[in-house]
Amino acid sequence: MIVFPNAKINIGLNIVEKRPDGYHNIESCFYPVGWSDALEITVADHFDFQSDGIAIPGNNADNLCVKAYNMLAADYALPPVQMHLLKAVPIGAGLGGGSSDAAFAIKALDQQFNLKISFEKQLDYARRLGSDCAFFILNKPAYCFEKGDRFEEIDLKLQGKWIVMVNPGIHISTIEAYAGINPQPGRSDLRNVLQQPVSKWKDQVKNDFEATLFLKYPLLQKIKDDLYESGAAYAAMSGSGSTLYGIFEKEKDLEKHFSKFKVWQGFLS
Ligand SMILES: C[C@](O)(CO)[C@H](O)COP(=O)(O)OP(=O)(O)OC[C@H]1O[C@@H](n2ccc(N)nc2=O)[C@H](O)[C@@H]1O
Ligand SMILES: Nc1ncnc2c1ncn2[C@@H]1O[C@H](COP(=O)(O)OP(=O)(O)OP(=O)(O)O)[C@@H](O)[C@H]1O
Repeated sequence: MIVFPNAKINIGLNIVEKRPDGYHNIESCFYPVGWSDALEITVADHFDFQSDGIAIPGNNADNLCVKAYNMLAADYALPPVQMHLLKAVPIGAGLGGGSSDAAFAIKALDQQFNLKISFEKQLDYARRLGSDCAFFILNKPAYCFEKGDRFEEIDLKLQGKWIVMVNPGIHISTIEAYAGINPQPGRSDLRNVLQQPVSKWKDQVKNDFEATLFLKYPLLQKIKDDLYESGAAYAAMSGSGSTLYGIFEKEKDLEKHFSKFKVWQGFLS
């Protein structure tokens, strides 16, 4: 079986408070986008994991695909498999790429081996692997809260709008990004703000990671400004960075404009 774990963007990201467990409660809209990896799972004589494309830091045993397999193999009679990951989504990029690989591995193993794991139970497994993972089990536009691992579907009509994502190749670890944050409770409900037209979001839909990370990496601010100058109706950083995105009302080819960087552009669905 081959699946295509796609990335997400965060539209708005309020970091509300630090939790007793050291994590942060957040509020954000997670939106699936087309930038994707490919993950192939085939039955084999012994378990094996290989990856191509972008090099993934760490050992294979730490890979979230391997962790997903081991987690399910502890509870279900799974045969040995070969997992082959083609890594195309930038890492440490705020796009949730590794989390998506994990969630898609859970969904693929469930389907391929007819495990009949309920949606709720798949969410529980995903939450064990990372805060962003649960969203990718649903993989539809969602308002996420608590650690980002609880959500409700949100009716955001962005279908047919054009997105340009620009990754400058700066690796920002999630831990590093949260470390520089002063949480701020009591902001307006993001769900209401997002009901306004995209062109009204600019001064109201904020990513709390931008302030500190733009000071540390001025290039990020420059790319965001450049997206607005290129005609974006809304531009922001996704998650803990370093990817910036712009949402455009009409198709706009910016591949050459941002040729120094990794770019993915296409229609939102
Ligand atoms: C920045 C976001 O991508 C926004 O969608 C997520 O909040 C990050 O989620 P993630 O990469 O799945 O993060 P995890 O693997 O669960 O956690 C990595 C580290 O990030 C910090 N972390 C993560 C999520 C959260 N709500 N609060 C945190 O403080 C913690 O230090 C944690 O040890
Ligand atoms: N399948 C995978 N793809 C990417 N990274 C993985 C994967 N499995 C494990 N990892 C580990 O996770 C780290 C990246 O996590 P990190 O949360 O910083 O970035 P991300 O997956 O791009 O998502 P985000 O920045 O949105 O949280 C890598 O450095 C790597 O060690």
